[in-house]
Amino acid sequence: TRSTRPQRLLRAVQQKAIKGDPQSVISAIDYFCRHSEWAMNVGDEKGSILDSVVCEVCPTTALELGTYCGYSTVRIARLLPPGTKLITLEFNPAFAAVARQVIEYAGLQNKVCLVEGASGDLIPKMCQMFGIKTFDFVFIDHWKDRYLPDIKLLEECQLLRKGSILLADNVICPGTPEYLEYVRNSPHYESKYFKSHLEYTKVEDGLEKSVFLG
Ligand SMILES: CCc1ncnc2c1ncn2[C@@H]1O[C@H](/C=C/CNC(=O)c2cc(-c3ccc(F)cc3)cc(O)c2O)[C@@H](O)[C@H]1O
Ligand SMILES: [Mg+2]
Repeated sequence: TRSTRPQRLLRAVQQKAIKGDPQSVISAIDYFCRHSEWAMNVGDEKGSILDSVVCEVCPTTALELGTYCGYSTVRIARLLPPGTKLITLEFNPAFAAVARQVIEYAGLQNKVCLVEGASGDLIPKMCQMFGIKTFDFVFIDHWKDRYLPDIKLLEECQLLRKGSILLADNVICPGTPEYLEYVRNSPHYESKYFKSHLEYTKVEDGLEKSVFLG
């Protein structure tokens, strides 16, 4: 049977990147998506905004919603100091299988914990599964209609603390109107929009950075 796009993306990593070198894995995926097949990775332009926010926050606990092929997982994990953990949630087993191999190829498997399942089921288990009290940083990039219910769930589970940073992809394209309206109007968040472009295109998109105020 025909290979899937994530499998072809993984093959491009295995053929073009250097094992144990996260930057070469990132470059191999960006090259593949620009010159062979577009894929919904955060990409290099929004990815450098992601990098700067991660470096500014220096999270000791980080969560990613929606692993897909592991591109942003590698971008985040490569910047984390030893001893910190990035937990990434992915409910599609085929995508999770590809992501595990991409993360391992980058040599970052010790900094990443990929959990298979739906975010709505897993978020309430973060404390019992990992002893996590609160997240310093959350990258949101899964189904766009799940952004709002999932941050409300993070609030309910008391997994956010004063100063926790949420960074959401695609707030313009495909768009997350309910989420944006909430974080921009809620007294519990201070929000800022980082204008950019949809990965590998000239279409406008951007990231929304929101600080939880408690
Ligand atoms: C149930 C909760 C839940 N729990 C756990 N994992 C979950 C989950 N819900 C989803 N997943 C996984 O996350 C990933 C989905 C990501 C969804 N992302 C976009 O749709 C998107 C689209 C465009 C775009 C497409 C076409 C265009 F024309 C323009 C833009 C650009 C982008 O950057 C985009 O992120 C997959 O791995 C899902 O298996
Ligand atoms: Mg995205």
